[in-house]
Amino acid sequence: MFELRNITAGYDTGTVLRDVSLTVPDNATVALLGPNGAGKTTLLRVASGLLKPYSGQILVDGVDVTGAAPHQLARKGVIHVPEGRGIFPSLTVADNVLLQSPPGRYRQGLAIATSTFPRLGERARQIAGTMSGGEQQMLALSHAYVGNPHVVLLDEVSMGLAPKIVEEIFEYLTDLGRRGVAQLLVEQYVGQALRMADFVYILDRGRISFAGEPGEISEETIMNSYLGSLSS
Ligand SMILES: Nc1ncnc2c1ncn2[C@@H]1O[C@H](COP(=O)(O)OP(=O)(O)OP(=O)(O)O)[C@@H](O)[C@H]1O
Repeated sequence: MFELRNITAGYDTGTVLRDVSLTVPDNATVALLGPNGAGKTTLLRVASGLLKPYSGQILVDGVDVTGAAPHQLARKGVIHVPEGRGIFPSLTVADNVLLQSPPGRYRQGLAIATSTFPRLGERARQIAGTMSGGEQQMLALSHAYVGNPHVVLLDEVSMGLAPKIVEEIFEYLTDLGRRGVAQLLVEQYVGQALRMADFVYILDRGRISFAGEPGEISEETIMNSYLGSLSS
């Protein structure tokens, strides 16, 4: 289980998150939704150790890991897929997988990457930066699952991709969820996120305004809450 407890955090410019608590149970997919600027990316940055919170705690299976560096959290299985594509564009697909695989597990890493996204197998020798945006995102996502993650933090992985590719990527994430990989998903496609998620949190101006199951809230209510938040 992955937990954020009473997190308050921000930047030199001011506090962004106020007393935010959120739990990602084992085997669960949790959607974190909210209007632009609510603090979703900031919350993922705190969760992955990139940004130290002013107060509050981060716990992995009940162990306090607050203050741990990103690579230390990654070693504990907290894997962050940041906005944009986290790949090495000048290297081949195969070399990208090699760099991201745990020591001695390259073959297994390549097998996982190519069995989940056969297109990556076909393109193993291609320079990653010359692939389409969707294929690059598949490569970025495959990295996240190569090393047996405890929880994967996904920041708008559908951003800027064609609807057909977004569908493919959601199918992949749904499948990983079914296989028991815990996921914390920040998404602009509210309907897709609700269909996939076991639990939903809505962040509004740095505070949790809703926490519950997808059946307890409709896409329409969420979209209206975004409009209300942005206009007030
Ligand atoms: N590095 C930074 N330095 C200063 N302020 C920042 C920084 N990153 C984000 N902010 C501010 O923190 C607030 C929350 O931003 P954040 O990116 O976390 O929101 P978000 O919910 O992910 O938004 P979006 O959906 O638009 O990506 C915004 O007011 C933003 O301007």
